[in-house]
Amino acid sequence: MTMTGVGARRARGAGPAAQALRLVKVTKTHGSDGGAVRALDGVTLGLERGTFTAVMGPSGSGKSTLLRCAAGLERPDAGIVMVDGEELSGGDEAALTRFRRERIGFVFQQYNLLETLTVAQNTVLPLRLAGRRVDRRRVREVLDSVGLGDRLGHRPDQLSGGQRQRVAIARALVTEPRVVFADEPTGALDTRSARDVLRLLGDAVRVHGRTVVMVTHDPVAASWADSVLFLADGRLAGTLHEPTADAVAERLAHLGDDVTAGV
Ligand SMILES: Nc1ncnc2c1ncn2[C@@H]1O[C@H](COP(=O)(O)OP(=O)(O)OP(=O)(O)O)[C@@H](O)[C@H]1O
Repeated sequence: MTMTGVGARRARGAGPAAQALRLVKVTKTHGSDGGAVRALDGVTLGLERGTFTAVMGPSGSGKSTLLRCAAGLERPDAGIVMVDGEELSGGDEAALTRFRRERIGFVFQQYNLLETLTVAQNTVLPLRLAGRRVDRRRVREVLDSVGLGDRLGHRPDQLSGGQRQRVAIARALVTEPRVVFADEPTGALDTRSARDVLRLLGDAVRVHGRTVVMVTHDPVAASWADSVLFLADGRLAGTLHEPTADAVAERLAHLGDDVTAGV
């Protein structure tokens, strides 16, 4: 893939400076010695700002590791990760944490809400942890935008899975991050709730100009993205622009056939 690979249609000719996310030769091995697994093997890619990208591939192909390294939740063994033009891989733990808080939002499959906190408290947690001012209007606004403006005082156990994930999205967006990473955000949801979540992620991109990167196993979910990146054995194995669910499923079925094609 060229450095302006995914999303290049939107910002044709834009260089690395316009990229929300850039990985250069990122390598990550889990475990050591005999039990070592190379989860990422020299991944290079660039995503333009304001794009929605799905990451797909067989189980164990390195999707979660890619997301976690790109989000600064794990450190690569080698290579460079840049978010919004700034290198993430350098610095100590405190610097990495600050970087994450300022620029990155993360949505997990299992929501990761704190059960003892209300919807509003969960939503503002990233602001509090960053020592940022909590503006009540902003909290209301972000919860309204995910359809939960009337649930501010509820606790997670009073919500459905889809509602919990919408709180998680509000929490990811409240800091106005440059990039939102979502790891199987619809994996635990019914079709309708999944559609709500995908629509919200799409709105974050198209209405608010965020950049979203989403790991999914579901070709229908992937079809909501502008582009799909395919991974196989820790390497990029192709991209698909303006994906349809059928085209994604077809490509997945033949992923092993053309590991170097289309990259
Ligand atoms: N913490 C870890 N310790 C050891 N091995 C790991 C760890 N995390 C991931 N791996 C291994 O690294 C490889 C890539 O894992 P990763 O979770 O990134 O793949 P994935 O494509 O997200 O898989 P899935 O679709 O099943 O979630 C796999 O072989 C996995 O077993």
